[in-house]
Amino acid sequence: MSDRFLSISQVQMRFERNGITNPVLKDINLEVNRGEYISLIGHSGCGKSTVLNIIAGLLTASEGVVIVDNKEVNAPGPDRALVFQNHSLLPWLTVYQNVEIAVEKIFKGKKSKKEQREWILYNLDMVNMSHALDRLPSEISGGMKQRVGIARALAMEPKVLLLDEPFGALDALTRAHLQDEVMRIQNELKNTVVMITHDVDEAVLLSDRIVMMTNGPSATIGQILDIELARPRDRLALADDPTYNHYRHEVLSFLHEKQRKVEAIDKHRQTKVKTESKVTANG
Ligand SMILES: Nc1ncnc2c1ncn2[C@@H]1O[C@H](COP(=O)(O)OP(=O)(O)OP(=O)(O)O)[C@@H](O)[C@H]1O
Repeated sequence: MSDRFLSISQVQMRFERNGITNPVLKDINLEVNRGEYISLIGHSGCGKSTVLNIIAGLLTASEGVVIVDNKEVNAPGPDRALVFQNHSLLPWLTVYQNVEIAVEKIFKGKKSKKEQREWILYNLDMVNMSHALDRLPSEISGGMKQRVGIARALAMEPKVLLLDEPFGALDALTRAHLQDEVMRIQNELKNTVVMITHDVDEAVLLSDRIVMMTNGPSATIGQILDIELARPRDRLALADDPTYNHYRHEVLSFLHEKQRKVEAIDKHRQTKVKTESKVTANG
């Protein structure tokens, strides 16, 4: 039985600047079940972060509603934790303290000091950071910082985990390690996740569904692909799996067909403008 947990209904987003309206999103409708892992993929600038920021409550949609666990979203809240590409740790606090600051805020009066400490350690252990509790962000690598950011988000026990290109700034090996860790944690905790990515392999490997967005302006959901690969998933075994490669191909062809269309339209426009300006210059 489906268990709709996050619902995005008829969301439109327009930005106004200097009297000019930029229609970014149109008719975004999406139902996410509890425990589902959703990836949002689409060309740069189509509006993926805008969708995520609306779910986070950092932006208010021009029209439409977002509902999380039967409550309408109209402000940021700890039930929706956001992890960005560029880890946002406080540089003057240690690894432990960076998680502690979130845990104290959320569990004040609900967990004892001892329970809070155990919870912080549990979450840092989950991302394999127990060995670096007393280090400052400047003393650890980019991948480690991202792990701490993920631990901090998980420690908040959010209803929805929002990941904005969480592995985008990492080298390929670190990215693969962290993806595997996130898959392991997801298998264990069954979080509801919405993740933005530009990486087709990452989307197929991690997701239950891939939501593909059309190009903007007025971007919308063009196609949704169900990824029916058994879990736990093994990246090496999947590399030769025909079903995996079929999904990969589906996403790539969606992105490339759209891209080709845009290039063709752009070329047509450029040629038209050039011809028109020639006519004007000559005439
Ligand atoms: N606060 C804002 N004010 C005005 N325009 C904005 C604002 N935020 C985003 N935009 C515009 O909305 C459009 C979509 O931006 P958004 O960052 O959501 O795209 P994206 O798909 O996440 O891009 P990328 O993949 O490059 O990160 C862009 O044209 C951007 O300039």
